[in-house]
Amino acid sequence: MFKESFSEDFVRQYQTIIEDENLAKERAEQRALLEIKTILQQHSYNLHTFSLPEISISPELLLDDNSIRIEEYRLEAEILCQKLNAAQRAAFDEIMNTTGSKCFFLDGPGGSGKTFLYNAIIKTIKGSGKDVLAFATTGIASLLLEGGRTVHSGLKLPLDVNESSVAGIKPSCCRGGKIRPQHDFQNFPEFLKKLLSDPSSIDYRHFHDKIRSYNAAIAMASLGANHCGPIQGRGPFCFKIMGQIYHSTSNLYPPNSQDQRSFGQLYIFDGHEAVEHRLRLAPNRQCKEYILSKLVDMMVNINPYAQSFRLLHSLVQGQTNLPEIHLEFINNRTTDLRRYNEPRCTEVAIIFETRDGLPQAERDLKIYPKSGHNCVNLCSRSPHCDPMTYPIFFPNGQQGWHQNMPYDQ
Ligand SMILES: Nc1ncnc2c1ncn2[C@@H]1O[C@H](COP(=O)(O)OP(=O)(O)OP(=O)(O)O)[C@@H](O)[C@H]1O
Repeated sequence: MFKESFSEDFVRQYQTIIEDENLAKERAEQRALLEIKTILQQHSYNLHTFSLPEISISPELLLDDNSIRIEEYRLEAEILCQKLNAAQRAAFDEIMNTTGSKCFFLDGPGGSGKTFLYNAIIKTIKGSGKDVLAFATTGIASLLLEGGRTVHSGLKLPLDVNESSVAGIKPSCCRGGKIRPQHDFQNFPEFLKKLLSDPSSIDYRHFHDKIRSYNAAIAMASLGANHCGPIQGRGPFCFKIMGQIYHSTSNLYPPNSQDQRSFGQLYIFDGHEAVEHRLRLAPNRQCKEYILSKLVDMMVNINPYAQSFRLLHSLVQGQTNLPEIHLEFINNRTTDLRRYNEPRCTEVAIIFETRDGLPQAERDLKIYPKSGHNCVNLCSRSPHCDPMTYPIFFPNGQQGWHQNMPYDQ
């Protein structure tokens, strides 16, 4: 009944990029259904709940707004480029075929077609899915450029510009750059530093390609979210999630001994066995055994989180009269470990007797040797979240971002 009203906007969008009117209308209706489905899913419903038809064409054919805009730019650029005269074409080719950073100065008498050429360049770049900033010195000139702004407004320059004036653009996240989690590569083990930053290293390329697998193989926590369908089309990769992002880790042993081990549970193994267990997991099969082996050794030797899991295991093993214990990760380390020292296992975690009911304050994560649940939730605001989830970037167990992080300036 409301089909036309719901799909009206999409029909207009699709008609700009699809010539066949019926096809544009059909795609627009399917796109409207996809939008409705996404909203319904956020409330745990689906199209079927409201007797709406299912989406009948592949989601890849249903471009999102950004992809439609890119396609529009591409088509507009094509038209402009066809009209370029010889001089404009020569300038266009010279500018567009340049790789790396280079400055061009475009000059010509009034009305000779400079703005026209600028717009052809801007739309060609935008039509390839990239972005471009167009600035002009006056408001009128900026209006003639696609997405143009004045230099003062775009770069946030002071009104009275002098030799020492600088742009006032500030990053909007991390309190405008005042909060900086430290990534002091100096203190990284030499082999990891090489893998991360030395392109002449033989495994540099492979390691960068598979870095997510290597990180997951040695991580003690992972990020979870409900992935909300693919966002198709061209342009930058988009990852759309529904609801909350959460991080989780595991207790020391899986509830059932035959369950697959993950996270800190893998740190109870030594040497070759530790690597073998990881390589058996499907996502790690493309990892090279000797790199993984070095990473696991590194974790066991310098990472306080891995050492904490091992310490708990060694206490639990072979002790018949041991009271019930658990591991608690300390939330508020007294010294700012980003600057002064690398944390030791005892500065990161404490082992408590479970029955004692010892103070819970300042501790946000408890690991039991074994419990009915394998999954333990980890607060996203916790300083343990980054080092446990991304150990490749926090090999020494440095604190990650947390809500009490001091400002740098
Ligand atoms: N290749 C072209 N094909 C069709 N029209 C063109 C072409 N190049 C320029 N024009 C038209 O010529 C007019 C003047 O061009 P344009 O505004 O780009 O010149 P300009 O060099 O930027 O001028 P000014 O220096 O005065 O700002 C505009 O109406 C523009 O649309």
